[in-house]
Amino acid sequence: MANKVDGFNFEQRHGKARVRVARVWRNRDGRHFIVEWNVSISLLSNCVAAYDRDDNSDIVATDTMKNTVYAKAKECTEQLSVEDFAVLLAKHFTSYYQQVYTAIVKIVEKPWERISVDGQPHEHGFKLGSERHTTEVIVEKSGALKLTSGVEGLALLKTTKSGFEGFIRDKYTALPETRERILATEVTASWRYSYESVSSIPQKPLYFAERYLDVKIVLAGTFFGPPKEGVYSPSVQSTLFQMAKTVLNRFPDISSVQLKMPNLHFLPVNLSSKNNGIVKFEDDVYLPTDEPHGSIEANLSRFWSKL
Ligand SMILES: O=c1[nH]c(=O)c2[nH]c(=O)[nH]c2[nH]1
Repeated sequence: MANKVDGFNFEQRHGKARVRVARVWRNRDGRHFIVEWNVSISLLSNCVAAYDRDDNSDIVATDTMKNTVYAKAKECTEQLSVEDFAVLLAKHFTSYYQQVYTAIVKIVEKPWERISVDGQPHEHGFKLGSERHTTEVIVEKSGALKLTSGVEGLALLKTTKSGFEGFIRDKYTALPETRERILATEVTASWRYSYESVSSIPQKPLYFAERYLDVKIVLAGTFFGPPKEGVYSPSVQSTLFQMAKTVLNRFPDISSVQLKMPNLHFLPVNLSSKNNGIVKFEDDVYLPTDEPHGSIEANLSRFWSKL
């Protein structure tokens, strides 16, 4: 909401960034569960007087926001998804404080995974995985909701079934055409759910946690293709599009997908001295790089909601 202040348009928000919290749950059989979350809160509220009249009486202190993260984590006696926790927090801020009209909550979950020892899942032992589950939730006082989930740091690589041909060639072009190369990327994905009010989201416990795992499987499955034969990728662009399309076709409650897929080049190694070849490239020795890298991103959304 823009305000007129001293003859200017004025917009403001305040919040607490990077509040770290971990929550452990124990079940009756002695099995432990843990989540570690990094929570950022931003509140849109009527507190302009703090800016232009030195009057803090409408301010929710950011320290209070931080404490609320711990208090709400304590109140969650059953394990819940990172999305449900973000919605719960955002709902709290918009309903508890008359001044707050919109709450934006972003959370990144650290990938603690149960460890297996001697082939058996450990009751209370975890190791850190790689990619991270993210969410962003926007809740209005009315109960209107925008719910986005995502994954970041999902590193994928295949050693064949990738090429790049037919691109523009001009006096600046040195890249040879190829039908044989390594394709490597680190996917950042985010997808928007079509639930548009806090009262319409699925009540099934861990619904969004399962969805996250399913979306990751679809993304990776489309990138790689079937285990034996794989699938040919004519470009990062084409593979990205197939991945986004498969997510929308598979999950009716997802209305849009954004994918960022840097092209992490593996350069052929050809080395020779003046009078002898040292390494002749035969699709075997590469120089891996991440700088510079291609940057390819796109957003795919439905015209109409499927729900
Ligand atoms: O899949 C690719 N897409 C590009 O746009 C591109 N550009 C480039 O140099 N190599 C590649 N590979």
